[in-house]
Amino acid sequence: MAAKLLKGADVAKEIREELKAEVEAMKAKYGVVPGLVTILVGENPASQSYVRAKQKTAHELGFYSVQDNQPADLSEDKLLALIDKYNKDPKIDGILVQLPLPKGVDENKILLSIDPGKDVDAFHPVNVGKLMIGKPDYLPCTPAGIQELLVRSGAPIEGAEVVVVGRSNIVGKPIAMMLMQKGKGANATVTVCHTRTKDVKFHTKRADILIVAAGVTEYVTGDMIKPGAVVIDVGVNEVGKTADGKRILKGDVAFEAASEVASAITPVPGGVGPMTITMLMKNTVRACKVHNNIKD
Ligand SMILES: Nc1nc2c(c(=O)[nH]1)N[C@@H](CN(C=O)c1ccc(C(=O)N[C@@H](CCC(=O)O)C(=O)O)cc1)CN2
Ligand SMILES: [Mg+2]
Repeated sequence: MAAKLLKGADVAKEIREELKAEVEAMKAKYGVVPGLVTILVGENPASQSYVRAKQKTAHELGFYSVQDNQPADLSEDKLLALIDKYNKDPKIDGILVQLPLPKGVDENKILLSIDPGKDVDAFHPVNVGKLMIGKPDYLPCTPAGIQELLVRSGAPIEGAEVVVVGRSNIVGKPIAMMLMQKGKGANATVTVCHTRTKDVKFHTKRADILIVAAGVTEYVTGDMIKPGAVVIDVGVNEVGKTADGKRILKGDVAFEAASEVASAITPVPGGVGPMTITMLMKNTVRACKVHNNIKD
């Protein structure tokens, strides 16, 4: 069986077109556009490329967008002062601090300093708490992208056995929380596996929907997948470079073998990654509407 490809890149494009029309309508009717600042501390090449992609997308959608690059040795106090400036800036609806931050900066303290109403990553404890009780203002971008991809591709989530491999604050924990909630695109039975799980394969083999964010290249092999499962691969691992210097990427799932067993699978690249950036734009549009009291 050759699995159907869940092309996040295509779905993301569709959503961006919807958002672009929404932004144009807001501009025409209310004279406002969403404002997004992305703050990058240091020169991590992957982070540089992600914030570039975020800025490019924001620009294409007609946002007011600011890229704020800071040196790796920026003090915690200066970063807090910078965030405070954007918290108070009426042109800015969404503030994103690219992670990871350099060593020595307390990530939790930084995330806590972002105005929860401008926290378009949904990493502030207020937004994490709202998600937990099923009343989110913003959904974290990668989990929101996964859920949207599952919904738009028609994967049955209601009552499904979902197994998540990985328990990070960015992906594993929030996607588990989202899919176990009551409501559309949820109502699943969720199991979370992690580095101390005794028999990961026992769990993954039972999954109707398997979400892998293990951070280990090709961690999930074909024999760990239930025939007909929907497989979502969140991993982005650079395993080498082509002769012309392009990055060779692999996911956390052994793609070829998994495709023989699964009914549907996300590719890497072009699966979950592009959805992440698009969901950030969706959150920023929402933030702008809230800040301007726009109800439609
Ligand atoms: N503040 C945040 N920091 C980080 C987040 C986040 O959501 N907010 N997530 C990740 C990185 N990330 C976005 O920031 C991200 C990762 C991957 C992709 C993506 O499109 N991947 C492509 C491959 C691109 C490549 O590396 O060549 C794909 O999978 O097709 C987008 C965003 C950690 N930090
Ligand atoms: Mg504004």
